[in-house]
Amino acid sequence: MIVKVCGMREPENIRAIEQAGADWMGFIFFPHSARYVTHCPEYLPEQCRRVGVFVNESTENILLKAQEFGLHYIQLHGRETPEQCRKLKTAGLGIVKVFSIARESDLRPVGCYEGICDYFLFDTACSGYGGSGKTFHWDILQAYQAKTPFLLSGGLRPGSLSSLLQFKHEQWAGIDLNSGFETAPGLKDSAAVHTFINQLKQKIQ
Ligand SMILES: O=C(O)c1ccccc1N[C@@H]1O[C@H](COP(=O)(O)O)[C@@H](O)[C@H]1O
Repeated sequence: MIVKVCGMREPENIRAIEQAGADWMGFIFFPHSARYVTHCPEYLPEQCRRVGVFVNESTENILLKAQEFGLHYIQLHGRETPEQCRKLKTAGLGIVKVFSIARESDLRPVGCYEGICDYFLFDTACSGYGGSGKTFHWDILQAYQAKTPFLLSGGLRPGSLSSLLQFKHEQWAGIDLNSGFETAPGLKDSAAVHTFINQLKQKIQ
């Protein structure tokens, strides 16, 4: 079970979340985000996979950030096409395409991305592009029949543990923690993250 912690920015907080056991760490390059990373932090994680989060960004700019931050994965929250995903994949990057979920019909577009993306990420549909702090009805995902593994995202917080332990899906590969574990935008509560990861991984490998 992959645990991604997203919206990271401060060097010491990055170190603490890496030590807390995060598998992946997300950096948000969307200028309107309260977690927007304006410059490369003095410390970047060496144990975690590094994920860059983008919204309708050009392939050229994504590749520049991938180079600067040594990104392993690109997480695409906007109207990015299968063709752009394919181009980024060809450049050697892992691709995580995000689908914002409010109802079953929001799963319809996934077919066009099958075989191109390494992972899907299902997040809560909201007026922005992500970071809503709200959960969606996970039972909608029982209608997901494709083969691409996915991460569950949107409003996950320490109190989500019991619901996560009840969730079942053959393609479920991980979770994505963000605002639900923050003391301030871009600043995670590393003790809460550490406890949550330990409790989750005791039950789900
Ligand atoms: O967090 C943001 O500010 C953000 C802005 C634009 C695109 C994505 C963003 N974050 C992503 O949204 C998920 C869910 O966040 P939350 O748990 O609901 O706060 C988060 O994991 C990021 O991948």
